Amino acid sequence: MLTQPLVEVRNLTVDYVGANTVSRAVNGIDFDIRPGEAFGLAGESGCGKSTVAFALARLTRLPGLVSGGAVRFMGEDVLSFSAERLRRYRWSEVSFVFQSAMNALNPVIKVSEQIEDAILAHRPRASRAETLARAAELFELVGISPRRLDDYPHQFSGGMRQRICIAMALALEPKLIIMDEPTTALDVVVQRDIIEQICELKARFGFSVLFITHDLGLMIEFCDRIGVMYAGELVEVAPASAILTAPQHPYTRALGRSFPPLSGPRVRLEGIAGSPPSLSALPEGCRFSPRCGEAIPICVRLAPELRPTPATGGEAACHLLQ
Ligand SMILES: Nc1ncnc2c1ncn2[C@@H]1O[C@H](COP(=O)(O)OP(=O)(O)OP(=O)(O)O)[C@@H](O)[C@H]1O
Repeated sequence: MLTQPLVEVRNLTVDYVGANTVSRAVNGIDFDIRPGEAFGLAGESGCGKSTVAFALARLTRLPGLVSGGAVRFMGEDVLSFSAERLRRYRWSEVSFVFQSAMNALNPVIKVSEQIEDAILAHRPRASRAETLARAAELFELVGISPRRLDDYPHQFSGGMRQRICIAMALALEPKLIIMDEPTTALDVVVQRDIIEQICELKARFGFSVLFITHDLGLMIEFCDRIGVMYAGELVEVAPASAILTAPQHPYTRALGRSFPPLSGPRVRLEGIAGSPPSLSALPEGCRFSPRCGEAIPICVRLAPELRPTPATGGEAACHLLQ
């Protein structure tokens, strides 16, 4: 039996509105996140990954505007949530870990108080003893001694601060944690430790993750499925293992060739020739066609739609496959 997806994104469209211009940063994308799944969004800088993450959490702010489509969370229409429903949705059901832990933590308040405040904002009847016990438990979960609860953010290393942000994200036992470049600012060893810890916590508590990172290798290791975005659209969705071993879309192949392999001999990396189009000058047809070495005449005339790809059990939008 198929379980209901935790998140359903349907035909989601997000614009950035300027004085005389509208840039469509996300152009009608569809994907699901299943319960307990880590779903990654990959693609070059500016392709719209963070814009999607913000829309999913209803955090889009002007000049950004969700101009179409739907986001459903456990079947409920997130885009029409009331202020009160939204308050419960954020943190209790969906929480976030962003790149800059230093900006997320208040430098002049002890971390224990910050965690307790996050709990109290949603569980106002919790006693001091309860919130303190929960803060200590959360510290232990992310591998920091509760003896350090009374320290200030600057007394922790970058990796520990990021662990504290993960502890805060876990505080209310959300069903989805959105992680946007959660370990980018950290060195490789610390980054790997933190990702392993998130994997353990995910296995233990069963939450889903929307994971965004530029590190395709890390994403493939951590995620179950990956959506590859190009210029505001999803060009392929596939099991993570297929992204390198059986990429269906020419852009997925190009992206894979531009990253170091996870194992085996060293290979020469190839960048992707050219650069993504500006949102104000999008090409006709497939948006990747000007950079695609495999383009055929129809590619410059007609935009391909996402279609199932039997080879991976996923979907890809490419005329060569249709
Ligand atoms: N506040 C804004 N005003 C105008 N345009 C914006 C704004 N924020 C993002 N954009 C544009 O929207 C597009 C998508 O940006 P977004 O940050 O979502 O991409 P991304 O894939 O997350 O990039 P990165 O990997 O660099 O974080 C880009 O073209 C960007 O220039």
